[in-house]
Amino acid sequence: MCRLGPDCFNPAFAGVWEAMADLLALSDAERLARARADLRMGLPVLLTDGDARALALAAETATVRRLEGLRAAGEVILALTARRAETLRARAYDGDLARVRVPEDADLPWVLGTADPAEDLARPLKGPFMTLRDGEGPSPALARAAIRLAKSARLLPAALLVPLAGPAPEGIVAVPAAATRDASLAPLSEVVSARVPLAVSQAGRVHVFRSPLDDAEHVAVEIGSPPRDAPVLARLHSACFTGDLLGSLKCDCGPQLQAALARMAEEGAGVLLYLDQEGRGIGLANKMRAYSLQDQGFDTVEANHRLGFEDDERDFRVGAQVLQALGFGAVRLLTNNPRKVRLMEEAGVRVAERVPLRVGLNDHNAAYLATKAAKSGHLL
Ligand SMILES: Nc1nc2c(ncn2[C@@H]2O[C@H](COP(=O)(O)OP(=O)(O)OP(=O)(O)O)[C@@H](O)[C@H]2O)c(=O)[nH]1
Ligand SMILES: [Zn+2]
Repeated sequence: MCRLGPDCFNPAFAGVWEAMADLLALSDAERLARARADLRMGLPVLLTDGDARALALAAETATVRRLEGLRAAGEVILALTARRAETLRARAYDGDLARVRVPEDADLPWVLGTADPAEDLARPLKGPFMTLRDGEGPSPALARAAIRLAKSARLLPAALLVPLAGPAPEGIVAVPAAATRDASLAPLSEVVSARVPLAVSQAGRVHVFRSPLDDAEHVAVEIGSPPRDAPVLARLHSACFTGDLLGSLKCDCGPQLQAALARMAEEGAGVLLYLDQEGRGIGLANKMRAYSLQDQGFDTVEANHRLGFEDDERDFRVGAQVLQALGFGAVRLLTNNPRKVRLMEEAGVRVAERVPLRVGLNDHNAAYLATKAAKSGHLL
């Protein structure tokens, strides 16, 4: 009996094996999805870039055992964004990236303390940090790919890497570094829609969208039956658990959500996208880390930078895709954020009008809203 395999002696079976291997092989995008899930669980992944290869762990989920495992393969580095390196006063020789040597006697708390700014002020004497330059250690392309993966797993943007010369341990998923670059362009499709009468309007319908390549679920709430051939009153609302659900006073999200729906109900038609982009795309845990830094005196933008993130990590093309999937090509966009308008246009959705949405000012969020206006270009 032939055991199906590439060396199968029977040519007929060899053909079957090839067809099967081809149909069941993972695409790069699928490897990426797997790698993201693995890093989230604290498992290593293998990153490749031509002949260069490195094992990587997310700093946040690394364990003592896995760190030891990496060390057995060679000198370990901690890849950080230049934003984080700046706070640590570590030299970033690779532009947006710093590859920091992990000293031989450094333990897991050292790694976590370097990646996470929570204790920066309480323990200010970190370092000095030795960073790699040029051709030393795992390449910048591999390090950047690891950080991108950690970000997309909504972890701190920091990863441990070690170059790998020999074979990778069994079961470790391999991802080409290049595949991490355009990850968020995964196609979204509608899974289901159903009628949901809302307090503001009985004519509500909820559409759920998913991509096969991540666990995000984006929602469109359609009010009435807006014609597809005219600009629709639209709101792209990024999820804010604290503001939308808990009524947090630190931001203006909850009142904006309600005001947008009320305005659509008033006009009898509109579409509100509720996008799975908590904390401007950094995830709830990282947003709470940012809030904790804000209690130490940093503003919303500084807090993101200290964590190693950019001001805004959202990909607004997601919103454009959902609108297009619903048949809308033009919008009257409810927003105070000119960047949203620009990115919508760039993604192929015409913004016929920007409709301001100023609600929810209170004593707690006054400074936050002022920072958005001063640093993020929001219009007041
Ligand atoms: N990282 C971070 N995210 C925040 C903070 N406060 C609110 N958010 C998130 O910011 C998103 C809302 O974005 P905003 O910048 O307030 O508003 P916008 O959507 O850009 O602009 P508008 O359309 O005018 O509301 C939601 O995902 C919130 O969870 C914060 O302090 N830090
Ligand atoms: Zn909010």
